[in-house]
Amino acid sequence: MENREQHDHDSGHDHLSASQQTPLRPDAFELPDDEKIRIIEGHFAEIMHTLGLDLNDDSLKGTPHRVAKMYVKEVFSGLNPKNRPHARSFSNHYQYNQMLVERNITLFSYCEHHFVPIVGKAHVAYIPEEHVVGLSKLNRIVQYYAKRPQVQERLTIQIANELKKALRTENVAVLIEADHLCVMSRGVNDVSSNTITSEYSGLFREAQYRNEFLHYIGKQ
Ligand SMILES: Nc1nc2c(ncn2[C@@H]2O[C@H](COP(=O)(O)OP(=O)(O)OP(=O)(O)O)[C@@H](O)[C@H]2O)c(=O)[nH]1
Ligand SMILES: [Zn+2]
Repeated sequence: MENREQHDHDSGHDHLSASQQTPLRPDAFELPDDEKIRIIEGHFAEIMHTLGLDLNDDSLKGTPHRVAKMYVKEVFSGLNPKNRPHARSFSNHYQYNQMLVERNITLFSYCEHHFVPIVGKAHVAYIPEEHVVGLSKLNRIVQYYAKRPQVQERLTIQIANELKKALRTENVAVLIEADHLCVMSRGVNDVSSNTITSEYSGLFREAQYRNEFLHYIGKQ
């Protein structure tokens, strides 16, 4: 199966450089989900066994399969282009040409360095030109790119890029605020800091529009 991320490069509004794409093996999409689950289940059983856990225990014996299924079908389902949301755009026939903000979008991702959760909110906005999309598609785009091992910077850029393509405009803003469990629950064990990343393009490079967006999301 072809690499959809590479294929997407053909589209007019795609500015992702190779290093802004999730690093995937060229043959990433060859294995069917069931086979991925079977392999991961085996490896995860090895991890648990190595940690000294008894896999015959009633409560633990299903864990390797549960984890494998959760990885492939849920928390990392955004690695599989077949799960990419179909954000069909339609004509902006109301000629709405002001800012639309979808704020406080629930965001669950996974830190690619430690494989522990990143939990936060995404706020996205656009100023339409000829096209609009259904509101829920904005949430779906955020969730699709979040369901990958990620760093917050790349996640922000990937969401912005997809919004530009779906909406066929450069007038897009994305701001993510998130807690990283790898910072909170281990390592530096800091439970009070959080991380903000943003991406502004088109009209949002101008202070007036950026400030309006920041005002709506309560950051100004
Ligand atoms: N830039 C960026 N860094 C992240 C993100 N999530 C986690 N990290 C950092 O990735 C780094 C990995 O650094 P390493 O020094 O290899 O890992 P480590 O020894 O576990 O580091 P500590 O977390 O400091 O204990 C850490 O500093 C994490 O805080 C993210 O979304 N963006
Ligand atoms: Zn981490």
